[in-house]
Amino acid sequence: MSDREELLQEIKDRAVVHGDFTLSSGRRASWYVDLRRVTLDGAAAPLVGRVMLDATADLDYDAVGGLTLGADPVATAMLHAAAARGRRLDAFVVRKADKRHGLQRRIEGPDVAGRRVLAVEDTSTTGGSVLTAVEALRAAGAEVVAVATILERGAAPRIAAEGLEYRHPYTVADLGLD
Ligand SMILES: O=P(O)(O)OC[C@H]1O[C@H](OP(=O)(O)OP(=O)(O)O)[C@H](O)[C@@H]1O
Ligand SMILES: O=C(O)c1cc(=O)[nH]c(=O)[nH]1
Repeated sequence: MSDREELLQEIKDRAVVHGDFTLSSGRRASWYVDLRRVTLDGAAAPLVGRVMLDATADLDYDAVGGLTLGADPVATAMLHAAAARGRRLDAFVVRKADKRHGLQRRIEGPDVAGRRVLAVEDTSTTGGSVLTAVEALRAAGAEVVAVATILERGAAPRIAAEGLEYRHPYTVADLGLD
């Protein structure tokens, strides 16, 4: 089985939940994909890193991250998968709000100013979260080369409207949920 097929099976087995849910945007939905159960799973996280690197292999970036919390394990999985392949890839975390003590940094990790970065998410429904990260990265002087999520749930039109390249190894159709 390929990494992509194996990760899809992990998502189906561990992350898909049926019920009545309120989403980040305030929308209601009858199913939810809790990708934290995959990105923080010791067996599945390395697959996340490899699949996301493969989905963005033709892009030129040297740092990866997004809006905390969903993006964080995606970014670190990619960092470790890249290291295993002999490639240096930094990660960063975009805070949801400014920090008012210490160094007061909105974006934690190695500096992103002047660098080509990839903005990631675990999943994207409206694109609001990942585009918040894109805005913060641009304000910090980074060049956002693309957006990448594990699962595209509906944000593609909004991301395209922003003129951003968008990579996602899976859509809801792969989960049989559309
Ligand atoms: O495309 P959107 O409409 O923004 O929705 C997707 C966002 O929702 C989830 O995070 P959530 O807002 O639940 O926050 P968390 O990562 O802090 O748990 C998910 O991890 C994405 O960040
Ligand atoms: O839109 C969201 O908030 C959302 C949807 C989903 O399936 N999974 C998730 O973590 N967030």
